[in-house]
Amino acid sequence: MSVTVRVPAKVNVQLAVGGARPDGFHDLANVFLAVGLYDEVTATPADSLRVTCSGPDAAQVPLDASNLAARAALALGERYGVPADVHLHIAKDIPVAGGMAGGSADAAGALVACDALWGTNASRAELLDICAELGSDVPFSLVGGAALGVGRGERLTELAVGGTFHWVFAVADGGLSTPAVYRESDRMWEGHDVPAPEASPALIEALRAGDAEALAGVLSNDLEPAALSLFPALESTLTAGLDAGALAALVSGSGPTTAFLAADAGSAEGVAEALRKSGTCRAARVASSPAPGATLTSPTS
Ligand SMILES: C[C@](O)(CO)[C@H](O)COP(=O)(O)OP(=O)(O)OC[C@H]1O[C@@H](n2ccc(N)nc2=O)[C@H](O)[C@@H]1O
Ligand SMILES: Nc1ncnc2c1ncn2[C@@H]1O[C@H](COP(=O)(O)OP(=O)(O)OP(=O)(O)O)[C@@H](O)[C@H]1O
Repeated sequence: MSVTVRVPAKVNVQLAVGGARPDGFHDLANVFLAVGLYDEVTATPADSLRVTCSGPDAAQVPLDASNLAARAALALGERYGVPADVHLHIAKDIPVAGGMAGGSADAAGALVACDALWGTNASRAELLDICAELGSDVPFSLVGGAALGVGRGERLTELAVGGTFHWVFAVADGGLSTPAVYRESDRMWEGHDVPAPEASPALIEALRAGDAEALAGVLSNDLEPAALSLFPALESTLTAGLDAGALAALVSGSGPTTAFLAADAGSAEGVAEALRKSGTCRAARVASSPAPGATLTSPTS
């Protein structure tokens, strides 16, 4: 028997970053929105823990114990006293090291898949607890939809989304390390007081109303200056998408993927085509929001 779980990517429609904490993390007001680009994780019983990966970016994904999906299986197994003898196959469609929480998606997917395969029947609260141990973005990959994450981003409050948002994601040539982007942001703030992070009421209202124009006016990412400082070529990608008619453009999370909000599906296709022709990115993908969190798609026997 195998179990397959589908998990979405995310874009941060607001990422407010506070000062560095003693534990090295930053307090956030992090408004996550799940987007319809998915990884699929399939769990099959095996003699020992093994990870494989397919997809265009598969070569960049570690297959050893550092893989977040493997870490998730081990964490669940440890908690329930089940040996993590499982083959995890990741069908990867989410850009790797792109600021779209691909590894986090695989962790949430592996957790839900192993829970079903092993019959451990963990409660939602227990799953969220394990997710938070695995990484700050992992709880949101489980939940999907839209949510405000506080603390280091792991403490979630779900948010209402009143319509479909159309996005284009420009995949950059190369990746950015999330800790390096936070470090660069700290460096850029050196000598200044960092304001406490606060969620924007106008942004939460734009999501609730499903109003793309209003959302376009309030999108913000405090990590964008740091991502641009480390990856200056992204400026020309942002400009190319705006010139092609996107309502707004921003760096997705820690980057280097850039995200463009479009007025409708047709406009998104046009922006994607223009980005592909611009030569400022490796690929341009169209996707809509919100998307569901980790979802079991095939318990096959
Ligand atoms: C940039 C975002 O993707 C926005 O959602 C997240 O904040 C990053 O989440 P993530 O990749 O799940 O991050 P984690 O695996 O928890 O942490 C990786 C590293 O990112 C930095 N980090 C992460 C989250 C946070 N609130 N403050 C941080 O400073 C720390 O250097 C940490 O060691
Ligand atoms: N299952 C996985 N898929 C992709 N990368 C993984 C995975 N497990 C571990 N990694 C490692 O994590 C690094 C970051 O990968 P990931 O794709 O999650 O980045 P990201 O999308 O920028 O993350 P985030 O948006 O959560 O900061 C990769 O370079 C890789 O070394």
